[in-house]
Amino acid sequence: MSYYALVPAAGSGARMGGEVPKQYLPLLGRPLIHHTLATLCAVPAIAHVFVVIAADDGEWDRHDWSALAPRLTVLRQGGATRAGSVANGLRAVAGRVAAEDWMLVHDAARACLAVSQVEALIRELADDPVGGLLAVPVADTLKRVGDGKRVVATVPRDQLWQAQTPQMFRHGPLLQALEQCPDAVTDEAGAMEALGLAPKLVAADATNFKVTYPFDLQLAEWILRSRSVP
Ligand SMILES: Nc1ccn([C@@H]2O[C@H](COP(=O)(O)OP(=O)(O)OP(=O)(O)O)[C@@H](O)[C@H]2O)c(=O)n1
Ligand SMILES: C[C@](O)(CO)[C@H](O)COP(=O)(O)O
Repeated sequence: MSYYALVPAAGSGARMGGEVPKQYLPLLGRPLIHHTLATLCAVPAIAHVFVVIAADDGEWDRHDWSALAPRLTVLRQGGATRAGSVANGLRAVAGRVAAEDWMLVHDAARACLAVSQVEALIRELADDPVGGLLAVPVADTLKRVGDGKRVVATVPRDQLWQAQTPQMFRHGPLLQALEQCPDAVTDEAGAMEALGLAPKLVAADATNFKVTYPFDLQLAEWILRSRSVP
């Protein structure tokens, strides 16, 4: 049984704005996604990293990936949704990955992931019957909004966590779950839950956040500099 990483990177970054998809925006002198992929390639337990880009991605070939090459394969199999990109990627690697092998699905946009966080996920879930994901407990009071941006309720947060990635599930069950789920599912755990399974949460921290809006790039740079990333 082996561990593989699958990185959905076929999004357009609409909430970031601009012409260049956010995964290719410069971060400490490299495309943002280079940090993500380098971290996953640095995890000894991960046998290989697959990255799923859009079929018409015009940015990938403009960058140098040679430092990661032995452990990285690019798949031009992006889909219309994140779930579609992940399912396409899982199908594309089915001949190379066994059904019982673990797939760590990680957002390209979570560029501040630390090797130690990946290793904590693997350590916690290696013998788990279902799999699970990195997550953090909700720290803010949550409001449900109604018309006119008026609060209609305060949502009890004592059992609410924010899902992150990697999300770690076995290849066979995960592909089956995604194929049975509508594209609207927003993470791999949601597809597994739809089958009645209960993924396990592994506590991470806010540094593993998803770069989504313009200010997030500055936050990501600060976090990486604080780890003295070259
Ligand atoms: N059709 C899609 C949509 C998203 N993603 C990937 O899924 C991750 C998380 O999605 P998100 O942060 O929403 O990225 P975008 O869809 O690019 O952002 P936006 O929603 O602002 O357009 C990203 O690494 C993105 O590249 C993907 O592979 N295929
Ligand atoms: C997978 C994810 O990062 C978990 O929080 C999140 O669901 C991705 O959502 P997005 O809208 O595709 O960024």
